[in-house]
Amino acid sequence: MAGQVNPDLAKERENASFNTQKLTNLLYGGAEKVRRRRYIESLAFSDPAYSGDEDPVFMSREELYSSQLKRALTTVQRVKELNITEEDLSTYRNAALSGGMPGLALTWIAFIPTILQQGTEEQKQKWLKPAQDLSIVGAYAQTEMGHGTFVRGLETTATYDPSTQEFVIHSPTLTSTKWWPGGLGKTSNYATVMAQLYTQGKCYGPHNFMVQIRSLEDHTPCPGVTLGDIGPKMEGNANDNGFARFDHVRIPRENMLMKFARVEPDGTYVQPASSKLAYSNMVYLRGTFVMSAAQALASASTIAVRYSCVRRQSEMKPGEPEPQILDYQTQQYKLFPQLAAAYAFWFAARFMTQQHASITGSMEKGDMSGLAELHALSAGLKSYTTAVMSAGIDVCRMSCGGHGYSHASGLPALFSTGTSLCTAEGENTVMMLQTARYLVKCFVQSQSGKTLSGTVAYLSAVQPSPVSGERNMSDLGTQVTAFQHRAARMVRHAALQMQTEMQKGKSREDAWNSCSVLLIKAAQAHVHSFVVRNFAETVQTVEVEESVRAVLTSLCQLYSLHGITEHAGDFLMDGYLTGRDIDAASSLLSAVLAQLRPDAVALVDAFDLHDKMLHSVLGRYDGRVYEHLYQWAQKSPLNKTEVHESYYKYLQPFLKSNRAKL
Ligand SMILES: CCCCCCCC/C=C\CCCCCCCCCCCCC/C=C/C(=O)SCCNC(=O)CCNC(=O)[C@H](O)C(C)(C)COP(=O)(O)OP(=O)(O)OC[C@H]1O[C@@H](n2cnc3c(N)ncnc32)[C@H](O)[C@@H]1OP(=O)(O)O
Ligand SMILES: Cc1cc2nc3c(=O)[nH]c(=O)nc-3n(C[C@H](O)[C@H](O)[C@H](O)COP(=O)(O)OP(=O)(O)OC[C@H]3O[C@@H](n4cnc5c(N)ncnc54)[C@H](O)[C@@H]3O)c2cc1C
Repeated sequence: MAGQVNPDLAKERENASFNTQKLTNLLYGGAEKVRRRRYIESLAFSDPAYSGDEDPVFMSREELYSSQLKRALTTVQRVKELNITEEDLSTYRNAALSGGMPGLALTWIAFIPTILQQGTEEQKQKWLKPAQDLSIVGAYAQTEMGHGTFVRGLETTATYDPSTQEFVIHSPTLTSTKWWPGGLGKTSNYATVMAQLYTQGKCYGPHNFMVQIRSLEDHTPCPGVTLGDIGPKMEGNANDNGFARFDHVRIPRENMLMKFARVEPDGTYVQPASSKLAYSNMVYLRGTFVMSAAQALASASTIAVRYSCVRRQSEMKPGEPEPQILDYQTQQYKLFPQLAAAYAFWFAARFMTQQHASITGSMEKGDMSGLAELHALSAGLKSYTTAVMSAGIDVCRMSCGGHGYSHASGLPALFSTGTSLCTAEGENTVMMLQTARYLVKCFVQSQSGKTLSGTVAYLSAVQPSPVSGERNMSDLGTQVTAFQHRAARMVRHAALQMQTEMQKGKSREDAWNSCSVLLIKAAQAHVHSFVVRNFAETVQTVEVEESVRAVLTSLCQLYSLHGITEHAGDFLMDGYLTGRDIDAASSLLSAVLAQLRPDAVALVDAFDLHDKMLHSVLGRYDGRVYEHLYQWAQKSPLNKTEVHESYYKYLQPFLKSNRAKL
């Protein structure tokens, strides 16, 4: 039997209506890219330097920190030896480090991008190569104990001293202690520190400064710097998220990252084109979270769908064999929307990447007109996709019954890692309110006759009045228009409600707060509508075999119909959709669930996620769940001895004394 695939899973694969490989090629941008990705991953998976460690869930925090640090350093060495190119870097690193993100990774994820986004050409010359070669290791130190969301409220100061041409970095209070930055506690020797810039007696708001925090000789904290780890977290414990305090630490003037704003040697402040350019690295990182959300949901769907085809339980019809649990409609209703959302987010992430490149390209040439839209889109998409992903992973976990709750399933770790993305890089509610702010502005502009463009164009094009008549609820165009109508109505309603509150005498700020639940819902509806439209356009326009287009069309229908039925009230509110339309959408949804059932395994296989990335006994490609579940449990440290030492220490004396009383 060894090496054979579970027969139920094998049958699922034989019966798929489309060629899985063709869909994989579409997801990754072509057959050559898929081949290359697999090859690069195989270099890491076959490397003995990365194997042999215990399963991370059985390790202590210190073991985990050391083991992932060691792996991360091995990747640096291998990248050189194997001539891994820039294009293949993240594939290689993700494969080698899939067991947990080390603190060192923040150099790649946040420190280098900040130098790239915020540094002048000279500063890039000075800092980039050492960071890329890991001669220096860096953190992105922005958040403080007292303030994460409200960047303008940060308390760390950078005061310019023209007499020495230095900035003095200082933490004036306990709450100004930098708190949370990844890799800051133990790993990094440099950090980009966000601090309030003071020069010539005036505060100019938060700016980024390059600060050395540890000695390059012996790694002890630099004079005036206090550092440490903030302690274990829900997940991500290979990472030393840390704290830092600065006591009048002096750095040269040239260490302020000066691509946008500058301080001249005499202390004169030179304004940037927009004060928000200091936040450009956050916009970039938020954009990357959209693909992380897609990948995390793809991973969870892969695990749960494969397991649901291996797992047999109960009786559907008396006397018949136990069915695969995926044959229960309720199981399909739990899992297929997560699968569909993973595809929808994958395509949305692709759009986000293109938008980011295009708008930052224009900004490089001095055109700042796209900045607000880029911020609103990246904040909204980050918030929406990570929230759906986090909830969706938990649905997948519960859909796996008891075994889903075990670390063997990989789902608890995936959930606790994935859910951190709802908070990191801008808390989700706060981010969605940023999108709402942009939408209200756009609404006001459209009311005064301006034609809107880009992702908000529909706000001026869609009529808020109800439309009557029969609808074909399976038509993607009909679904997209319904989503746009819903969003436009909700944006209008929230904006008008705000105006009413202000007319009643409330200040703009109070009116905003008292409408913020409406505003959040409107912004969510806007992002949801964008994701549906982008999915539908991708499915309709992409060059691909018809069998692949057919299954993607069903998936897109499922995504829309699920959204419409789950949020039926929003669509019914002004009579845009009728009760009959919602009934039709529910019936169609049931039909699409049944239609997708035979393709479910092929659809998750198409994500092409290797077992070594999934870390899941339940989601194994070969479906040999039960024997591996048994083997996995043997590794539990509690099983190292037949009788555990605490028996001798506690249980034995306790039982003995109790027995004596008998
Ligand atoms: C190698 C790893 C291997 C992993 C294995 C992979 C396997 C794959 C399989 C599965 C995948 C699993 C998924 C897991 C992935 C794991 C990855 C984990 C990575 C974790 C890394 C974490 C790193 C985290 C870093 C951080 O968190 S850094 C800190 C971030 N902090 C924030 O984001 C703060 C948020 N706050 C703000 O941005 C602002 O303060 C604000 C809330 C936006 C308000 O700003 P403020 O200045 O107060 O402005 P306002 O007055 O409100 O507005 C004025 C005006 O400006 C506009 N504005 C605001 N911001 C921007 C902007 N950025 N750009 C443009 N405009 C902006 C605002 O809208 C206003 O506009 P108007 O006046 O016109 O209305
Ligand atoms: C895993 C992880 C990694 C991180 N890595 C880094 C890092 O590398 N570098 C770094 O600098 N930081 C990092 N952070 C910190 C992170 O960026 C912040 O935690 C995040 O921005 C949220 O800020 P906060 O903690 O201040 O939340 P808070 O703002 O205190 O949020 C608490 C509650 O208040 C609400 N709230 C706050 N403001 C408003 C508002 N204006 N309107 C309505 N509601 C509001 C929020 O919605 C939330 O419900 C990391 C955090 C995590 C969890």
